[in-house]
Amino acid sequence: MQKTITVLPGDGIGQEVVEAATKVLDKVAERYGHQFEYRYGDIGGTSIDKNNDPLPQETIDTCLQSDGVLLGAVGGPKWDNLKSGMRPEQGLLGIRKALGLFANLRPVTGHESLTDSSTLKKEVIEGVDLVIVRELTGGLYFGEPKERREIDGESGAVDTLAYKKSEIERIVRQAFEMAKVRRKKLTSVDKANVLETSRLWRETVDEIKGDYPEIEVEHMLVDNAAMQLIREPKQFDVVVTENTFGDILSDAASMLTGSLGMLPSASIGSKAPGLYEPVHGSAPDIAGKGIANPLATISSAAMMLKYSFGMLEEADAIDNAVAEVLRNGHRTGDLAKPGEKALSTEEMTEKVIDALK
Ligand SMILES: NC(=O)C1=CN([C@@H]2O[C@H](COP(=O)(O)OP(=O)(O)OC[C@H]3O[C@@H](n4cnc5c(N)ncnc54)[C@H](O)[C@@H]3O)[C@@H](O)[C@H]2O)C=CC1
Ligand SMILES: CC(C)CC(=O)C(=O)O
Ligand SMILES: [Mg+2]
Repeated sequence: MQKTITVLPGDGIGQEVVEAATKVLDKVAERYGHQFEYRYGDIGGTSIDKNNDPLPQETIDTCLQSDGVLLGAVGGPKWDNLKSGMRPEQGLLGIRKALGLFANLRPVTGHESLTDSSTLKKEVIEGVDLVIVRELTGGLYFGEPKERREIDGESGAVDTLAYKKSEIERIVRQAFEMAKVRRKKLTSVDKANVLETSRLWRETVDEIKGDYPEIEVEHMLVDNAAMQLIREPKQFDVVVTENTFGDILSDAASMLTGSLGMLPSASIGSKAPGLYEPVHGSAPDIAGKGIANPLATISSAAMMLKYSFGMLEEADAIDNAVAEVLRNGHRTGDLAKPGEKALSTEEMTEKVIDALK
């Protein structure tokens, strides 16, 4: 098969982990007789530097003309206080909106061999297998107004949390569909005790659940959900939640796998190509050192093969290669225990490529 992939490395370790993932994709192409053509685009801080724009129209057009988008990460202190007010993160939010990517699937899969890399107890995290279905184009990050203004005579700031019912319906249906092909349990996470958007969310879940009688549905308040994810993560199968809660809960859940550098994601919509990116950010503290864990991005590339290209065997091959490398004890610094050898990004990538042979 011939596929065109838009690659948006972005900032910081985004550049490093995306390079790793394309090397793995090259190996998959060679082994299975596919052709992957990469088109590189600018996004985030590096794009502000180059184009004075965190998301040039050209990047959006390139994405729209491709079969899948692979993204690294955006952001970094260099761009935190620009006089222009531009932010790298506007590029990320902008591309999600422009491609209509309302559903962000964040699988959290525990690797048996990593249970001792985690700070959590082995018996708690062993066998963890859940997916967070995060609403991605609504809620607080997009609500208007979003501004500085005077409140009660002093300086203040306003963000707006708003959801249309149709936005809730489509993400909730997506989550039910996912639960149908998994262990048939859906946990809807909200803050319905205080937020009106959450009360609408809960009502909508309750309306839709009639269409899915085989799915066990529970509602959970987000503060409790944060605690339950750490206390007893195996109670969860599919977790559906709004944008901000999903963002925060998934970083917390990453520790069930040993590191934030392990969590991949797929962002999908109804029309445009899917976008695949690690859950982590640009990690300025380790950027440029060649030590970032590339596995989240490599696993995101596997999700692209599965969801956008229908290449199930190829996706499994990557997942199995990652599992094998970890079973064989290979670790980047974020996963290595004190005294254990830590591989560089490049070395880890080579191990995955070798395991694909
Ligand atoms: N999707 C995206 O593009 C995201 C961008 N960001 C941006 O990234 C910048 C940094 O944000 P932080 O809060 O530091 O979050 P971060 O996710 O970049 O890093 C948090 C911690 O995890 C570590 N880490 C992250 N990925 C890793 C990997 N692959 N291997 C090893 N260690 C890894 C980092 O070194 C750091 O200690 C900010 O500008 C933020 O806005 C943050 C989250 C997501
Ligand atoms: C700009 C942020 C919303 C990025 C982020 O933290 C995420 O999507 O997980
Ligand atoms: Mg996040």
